[in-house]
Amino acid sequence: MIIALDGPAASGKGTLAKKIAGQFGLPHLDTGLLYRAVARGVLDRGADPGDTAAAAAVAAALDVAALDEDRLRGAEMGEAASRVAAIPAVRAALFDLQRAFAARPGGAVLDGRDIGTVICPDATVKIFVTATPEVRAERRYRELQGRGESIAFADVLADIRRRDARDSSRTAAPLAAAADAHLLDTTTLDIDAAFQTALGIIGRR
Ligand SMILES: Nc1ncnc2c1ncn2[C@@H]1O[C@H](COP(=O)(O)OP(=O)(O)OP(=O)(O)O)[C@@H](O)[C@H]1O
Ligand SMILES: Nc1ccn([C@@H]2O[C@H](COP(=O)(O)O)[C@@H](O)[C@H]2O)c(=O)n1
Repeated sequence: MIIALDGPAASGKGTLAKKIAGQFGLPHLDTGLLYRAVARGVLDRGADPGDTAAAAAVAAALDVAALDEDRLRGAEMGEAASRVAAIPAVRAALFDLQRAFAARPGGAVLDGRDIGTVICPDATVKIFVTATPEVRAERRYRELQGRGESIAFADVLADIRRRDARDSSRTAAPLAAAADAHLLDTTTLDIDAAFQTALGIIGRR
């Protein structure tokens, strides 16, 4: 069983993906971490995230086993990741490893922006997770505060809006719901209610 979760920034798809993977005993890949790791590698080289050659080289050499989630989770890396993710050569370099992960025996859970549309168009279940930008920003703001990052709420909201706009408007694998995805709006749902709704969708497949 392959379960694909997509959606805009901080919609809760990663939280749901982890819980769904735990429920069904499936491996989980947070594909956003791949783009964050490429962005980190580009910045570590002293290059700009818009530098196509540098980003493609980092993506081609990415060691997935060495991803350090704590180092990749901050707001600055989300923005840089969104910029490298718009580069077709970066997406091409990360394609096979995502496909291979999804093809594991027994299946997998993947979350990102293009899982249902590009990486796993034949996924067993596709869920497109949304929430209003304000609610997503509030959740992300609280999360960043919890991590000790000092950032204003207005900046978190602006980052989310900017990233969503860039991710949705790029030509390479833009953020979009697959035609056969189930929409899950978590605006008024807490984590458990969203999880139960997702389990209902999966159960009806
Ligand atoms: N339904 C919910 N109610 C309240 N808080 C939530 C809900 N879902 C997720 N959260 C919280 O919102 C924050 C963002 O969630 P999460 O990281 O799962 O989003 P995401 O869509 O994977 O984000 P990104 O695309 O930026 O990686 C987290 O702090 C998480 O605990
Ligand atoms: N399948 C994906 C996943 C992510 N991206 C890009 O990476 C940025 C960071 O992702 P998070 O999920 O960790 O927030 C995101 O803004 C996208 O630009 C992607 O393009 N495709």
